[in-house]
Amino acid sequence: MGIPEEFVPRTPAGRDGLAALLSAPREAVVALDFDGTLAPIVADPDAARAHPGAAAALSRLAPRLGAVVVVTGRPAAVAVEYGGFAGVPGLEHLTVLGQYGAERWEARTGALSSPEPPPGVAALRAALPALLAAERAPEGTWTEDKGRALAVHTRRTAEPQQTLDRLRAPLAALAAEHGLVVEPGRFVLELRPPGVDKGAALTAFLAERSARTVLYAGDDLGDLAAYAAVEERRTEELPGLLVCSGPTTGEAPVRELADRADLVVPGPAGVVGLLAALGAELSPAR
Ligand SMILES: O=P(O)(O)OC[C@H]1O[C@H](O[C@H]2O[C@H](CO)[C@@H](O)[C@H](O)[C@H]2O)[C@H](O)[C@@H](O)[C@@H]1O
Repeated sequence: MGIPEEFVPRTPAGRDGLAALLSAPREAVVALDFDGTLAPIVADPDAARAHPGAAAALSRLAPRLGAVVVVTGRPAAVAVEYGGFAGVPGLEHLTVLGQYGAERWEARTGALSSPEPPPGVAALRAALPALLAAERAPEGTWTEDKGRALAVHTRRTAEPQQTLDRLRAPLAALAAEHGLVVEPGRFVLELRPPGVDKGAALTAFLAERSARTVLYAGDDLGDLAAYAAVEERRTEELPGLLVCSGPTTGEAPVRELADRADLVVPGPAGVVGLLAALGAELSPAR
């Protein structure tokens, strides 16, 4: 049967990663970002849901692999809810690493581990509205409270990029005052605790599972740390495939991610197509 041409990586390293995954799937980890990768980007973050084909594609693929893990900036419980990942046959061993790896949910037990946020987050929560007012943040600016982080979204303002650029420095200063850092993303500036990122989360997960190969798919700046982790593992002879979920909303792609990817697919529909193609290729019934 073979993998369709549209999912064949453009780089030799990516083709090695794909070949390793297909030849020894039980030793492979497939790691996926959530927003923009499994879930189409929408204007209201609370309305984001996994692509309708995601659960089916994952549930066919996951039992053939060493592990599937979702690595997201969302709180783990929110990704589980919006992804519809709980109780899905085939996804009994799914892991979700939330808040850039600070939180963890296991489908096998339903257990969620979520450490207490550092005190700076509560102080930030109290100070942020005044700062946004002082900076005359325009209508449509919206703050998402993630418990251990606060994300200021500009997608619903009249000028999302200009608003983001204008708020960047004052939000960075406020974050620093409270011992926090700014994580930039697609029309969002997230103020969160330092010390975790998707690269460290992915590296620890690969070690835990003794992975011999990895596929990582992402769409945003927060995924660059995971890309770096895969690139680092490649220097240690662990093959890896980097997938970029390209934007389908008319906004510019995250250039650095697209440039470093072995394979660029058109948004979550493309990611689901890739997962379905891998599932079909690895399925004994083919
Ligand atoms: O690591 P991810 O799973 O990609 O999460 C990153 C952030 O995604 C969410 O914001 C993004 O998606 C929204 C819904 O499509 C969109 O409206 C927003 O413009 C995007 O930035 C989420 O709201 C954040 O909490 C995540 O950190």
